[in-house]
Amino acid sequence: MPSAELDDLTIHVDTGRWSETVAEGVSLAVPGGRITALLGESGCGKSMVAAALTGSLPASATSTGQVRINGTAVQDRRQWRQLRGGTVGLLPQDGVTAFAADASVGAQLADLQRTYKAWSVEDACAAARYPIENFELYPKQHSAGQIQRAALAAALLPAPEVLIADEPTASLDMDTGYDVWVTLRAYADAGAAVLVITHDAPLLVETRVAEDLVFLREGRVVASGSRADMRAHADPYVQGFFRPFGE
Ligand SMILES: Nc1ncnc2c1ncn2[C@@H]1O[C@H](COP(=O)(O)OP(=O)(O)OP(=O)(O)O)[C@@H](O)[C@H]1O
Repeated sequence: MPSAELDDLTIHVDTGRWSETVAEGVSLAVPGGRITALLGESGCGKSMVAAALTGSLPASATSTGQVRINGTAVQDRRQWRQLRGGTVGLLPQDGVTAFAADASVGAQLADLQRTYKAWSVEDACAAARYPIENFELYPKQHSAGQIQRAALAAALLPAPEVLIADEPTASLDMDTGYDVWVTLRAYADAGAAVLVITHDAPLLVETRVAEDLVFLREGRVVASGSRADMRAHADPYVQGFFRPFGE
């Protein structure tokens, strides 16, 4: 079974103008066949954790601790280059960053199909609910929700064993967002290790789509475990995610 793990990850960012520790001692596991949801208030470090899990931390960041993909520690850029795509895939928070600016989305999706020979463009677009009428458009000619779905199609095309999805439903209406969750669920059910960063707590609670939850606050994991354990957790920060829905 595929897996991704962080062990005692600390990330420090130093831009020259300011410096900050954005993740501290973060340990978490993303097992195959399950969806792990990473929750937390805005700015608490969720995207940085996603970047660490996909070898895409910004140049201003330094990190300590260990990232393991399928049980093997990843230590350098060369290893990340080999893992990206077919083994580890990232759906970035801003979908437009998944694409080059100067080619149509359709052409770039077709390239991914040719390179990886895994999913077909048609199947990936259907799963991501990306409207293929937009194929000829350049990335910036899409709406936020359209490019987010195109980026999901791009992330699925190589059929990564580990999929890290950063707010995949943030720009979507309820129905389309639900369909995307169904796709992610099916992808995990087929064996992939899936981590989803989300603010979509209502849907998560109602559909019970993710079995494992990790709560991040100010760069630290404050609680993690099964959905049932998290519902019973005493921490008010954790309970805040459930309370509005009568749970
Ligand atoms: N590319 C970057 N370079 C430097 N610092 C960054 C970068 N991206 C994020 N940060 C900083 O890292 C911290 C954590 O940001 P991050 O994007 O991980 O938060 P988040 O939990 O994903 O927030 P949101 O829910 O709003 O997307 C913030 O203080 C932010 O300013």
